[in-house]
Amino acid sequence: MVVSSAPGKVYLFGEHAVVYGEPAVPCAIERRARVSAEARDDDRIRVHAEDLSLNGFTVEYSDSSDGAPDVDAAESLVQAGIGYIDAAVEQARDAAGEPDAGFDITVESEIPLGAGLGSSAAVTTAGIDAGTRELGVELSAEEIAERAYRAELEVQNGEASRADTFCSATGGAVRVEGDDCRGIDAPDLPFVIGFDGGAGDTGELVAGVRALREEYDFAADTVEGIGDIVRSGERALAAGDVEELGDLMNFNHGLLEALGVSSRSLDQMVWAARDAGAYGAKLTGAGGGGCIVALDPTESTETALRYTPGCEDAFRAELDTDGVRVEER
Ligand SMILES: Nc1ncnc2c1ncn2[C@@H]1O[C@H](COP(=O)(O)OP(=O)(O)OP(=O)(O)O)[C@@H](O)[C@H]1O
Ligand SMILES: C[C@@](O)(CCO)CC(=O)[O-]
Ligand SMILES: [Mg+2]
Repeated sequence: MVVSSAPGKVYLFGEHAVVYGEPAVPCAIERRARVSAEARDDDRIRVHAEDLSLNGFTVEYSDSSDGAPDVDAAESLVQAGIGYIDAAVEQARDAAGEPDAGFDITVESEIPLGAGLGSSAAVTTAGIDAGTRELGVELSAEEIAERAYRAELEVQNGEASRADTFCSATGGAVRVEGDDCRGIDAPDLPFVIGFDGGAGDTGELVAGVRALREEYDFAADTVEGIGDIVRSGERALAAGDVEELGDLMNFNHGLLEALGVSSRSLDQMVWAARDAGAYGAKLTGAGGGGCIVALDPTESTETALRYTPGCEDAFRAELDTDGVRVEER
């Protein structure tokens, strides 16, 4: 059996626009998904994921024609739940040249699902690492990033950037622009996260932005404007200018809001953070609900968020310089 883990992430800048070739800067955070993979004697896949519903469920299925999932839940719910793990297993089988390899998989995660902290990329990345190692194949972080990207692309109906998966595979702060992915130097940033307890559907939100962009030139300009913010943000990051980073995060949130991917609770948390004296605050990830990220070296933002209606949890997040890694074998 092999257990691998991979980190979640926050977006300092650039989500959504990165899907259309603008640059983005996600940063890995010290919250991880752990996936264990144990090879089976048959070709079946058994997934145990405690976090997938209120009480967790176990599902058993195989790829053969009679392989309908043996689970007491709606088919669409099962597909939404196991889509990323399923795609990760496919990638691991492909990398090892063992298309019929069966696995017992267990997923445990500190990353809330669908909340903008990259749970899907972390689970996919860790799943590919554990699955391939269990089959005796060792991939580099870059190879895992590439395969995890293909897996996300498939599950998100052809709409994904390389940002989340590259960041989760390599750790640290990264810059992604189209196919160009690289690690960048970043100062220790005082990230504070607010979580509204909810989630957004990445695929749907990305499709919404695409529709706006196709309908209105000014929406396309808004997407390009986010790219300009990212380029300014890179300079502020290199200069270690946290105040300017905060101003640019505020601007970035405004443009994401204009593109329709914020929500009342995300806006409430963003304003609570700003009122508490944060350098800046924005939603992170696909939006629709989930998390905001603020920059504040003091306790003020975390405390204010705890008293903000609509905020369910607030916590500090440290940059994680480690990407995907083996935990046990
Ligand atoms: N602990 C987990 N166990 C099993 N599957 C998980 C787990 N965490 C995430 N997933 C998979 O990832 C999906 C959520 O991915 P989604 O892209 O919608 O959100 P996210 O990655 O958390 O946020 P974002 O992409 O905005 O950063 C879940 O529906 C599930 O398929
Ligand atoms: C919304 C998006 O930009 C980030 C989701 O975490 C989608 C993607 O990059 O694949
Ligand atoms: Mg995701």
